Amino acid sequence: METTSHNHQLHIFFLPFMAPGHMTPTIDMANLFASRGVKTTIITTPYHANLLSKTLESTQPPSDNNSQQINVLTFKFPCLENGLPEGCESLHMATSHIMQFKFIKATTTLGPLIDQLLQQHQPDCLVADMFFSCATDVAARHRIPMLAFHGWCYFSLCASLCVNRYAPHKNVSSDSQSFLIPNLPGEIEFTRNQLPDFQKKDVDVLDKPIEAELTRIFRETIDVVEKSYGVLVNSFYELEPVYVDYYKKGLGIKAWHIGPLFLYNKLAKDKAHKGMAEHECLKFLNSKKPNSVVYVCFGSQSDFNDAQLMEIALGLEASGQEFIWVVKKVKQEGVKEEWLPEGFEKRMEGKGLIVRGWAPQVEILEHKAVGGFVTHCGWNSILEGACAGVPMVTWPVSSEQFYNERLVTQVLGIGVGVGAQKWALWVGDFVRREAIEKAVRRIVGEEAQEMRSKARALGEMATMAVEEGGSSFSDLDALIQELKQLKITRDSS
Ligand SMILES: O=c1ccn([C@@H]2O[C@H](COP(=O)(O)OP(=O)(O)O[C@H]3O[C@H](CO)[C@@H](O)[C@H](O)[C@H]3O)[C@@H](O)[C@H]2O)c(=O)[nH]1
Repeated sequence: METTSHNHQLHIFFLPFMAPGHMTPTIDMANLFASRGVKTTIITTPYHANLLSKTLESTQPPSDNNSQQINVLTFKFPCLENGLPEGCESLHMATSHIMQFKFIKATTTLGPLIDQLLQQHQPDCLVADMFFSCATDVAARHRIPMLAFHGWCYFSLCASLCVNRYAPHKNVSSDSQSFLIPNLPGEIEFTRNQLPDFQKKDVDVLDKPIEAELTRIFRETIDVVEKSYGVLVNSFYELEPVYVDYYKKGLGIKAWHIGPLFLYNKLAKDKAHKGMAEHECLKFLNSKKPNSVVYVCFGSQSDFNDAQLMEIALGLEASGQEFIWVVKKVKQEGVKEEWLPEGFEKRMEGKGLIVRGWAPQVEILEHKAVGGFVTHCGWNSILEGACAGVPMVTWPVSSEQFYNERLVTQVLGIGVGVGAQKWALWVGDFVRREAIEKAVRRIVGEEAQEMRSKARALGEMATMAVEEGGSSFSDLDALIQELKQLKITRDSS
């Protein structure tokens, strides 16, 4: 592996947070920059490097142009030092809340390692996930710009910044009393219940040490925005023009929209997957009518207790709709699954499919038989759903997901809320089966036609945005030019 950058070629380091919702878009981003002649290096652990080499092998077009190559540098994640079992290199491998906390905490200790890698390889720019809040100081020491990547949309970035700046939640008398988010275009109402802990709670008064520490860490992830050179956003202008403009001009944050990142290299990915054995979901969908199946999936992290899973099953059954439901559980031979109603799978045979573990979400959403999507409102999921033209039932749990819900239901009009009211650090708010049944019926019924055509129009705009001359394509060009200029100035000083 080379250790010095070419004279004129821009060299960017990518530091992804090791969780599926963050890793995948960052890899797509590195691919995207590489396709524009930028030398890219991804910094990650051996586990991800291994997965990455397989992905890159299948998606990178064969080329004798060295500039299209993506380098991978590995480091040893400090598992044992942080009380994690050896090999726990991704947030999804942390199987308990305490382990997840330790994993996030361990990530914040990587400053010295980043420092050392920057010293050794001297890239021209560092793109770091928000969880590496230490990266701003390290990049500054090396006199290179640091670009922050939250994986959030503009709407949520704007909303969270407005809440931080104007603290509207301090002027209401109860957690359920609504307030308008000040200065945020679109008259967006919120409640204290729906705000993330890291925005509403005072760290000093939190009595549980783990929650206090996590709140502090999450707060730093938001503060990164104002300390970095700028922000990279996995979105496209036409999706949320008012909020793109407001973020850049109204709130004065330097930002570039370069998404939807998952669309990048999609053709290559499709080709790579062709010929692979079809997943059981796709076989199931092939036998169904257009827009008839509801896809239910809560991302890579969201957690529900058994009572809630049981309620989801009963709500789906009562809706009478066909469905695919992804549950993060492993089936153990001979062990009764307490979260499943008696005889459920038997009754649902041919009508509903439960996938335990992981499903090929993008392929499922794009299948013509899928008519609706029940989602926890992770930003990747929303982008994937919108681009596939699928109306959504929004069921936010954590992180920035309650903000995303407002974008989907109120601003874009492509989804309906299930009625989740409380932000939760770990286990999602309880929703009753009647609400689930009602929301599911709404996104496949008559009312959904308008949502579906709005979502389809967004999907078409998304494809245009990433094509040559499109809004995301052009914003990326502008960013690369700016970084090149910075490099020239730095090299000559
Ligand atoms: O069975 C599954 C489950 C998930 N996915 C994929 O995994 C990703 C999940 O990402 P996302 O929908 O964003 O959810 P999280 O994994 O929960 O993502 C975290 O990171 C996102 C980006 O910062 C935030 O928007 C979320 O709130 C936060 O929870 C998506 O690309 C899905 O297609 C699958 O392919 N199969």
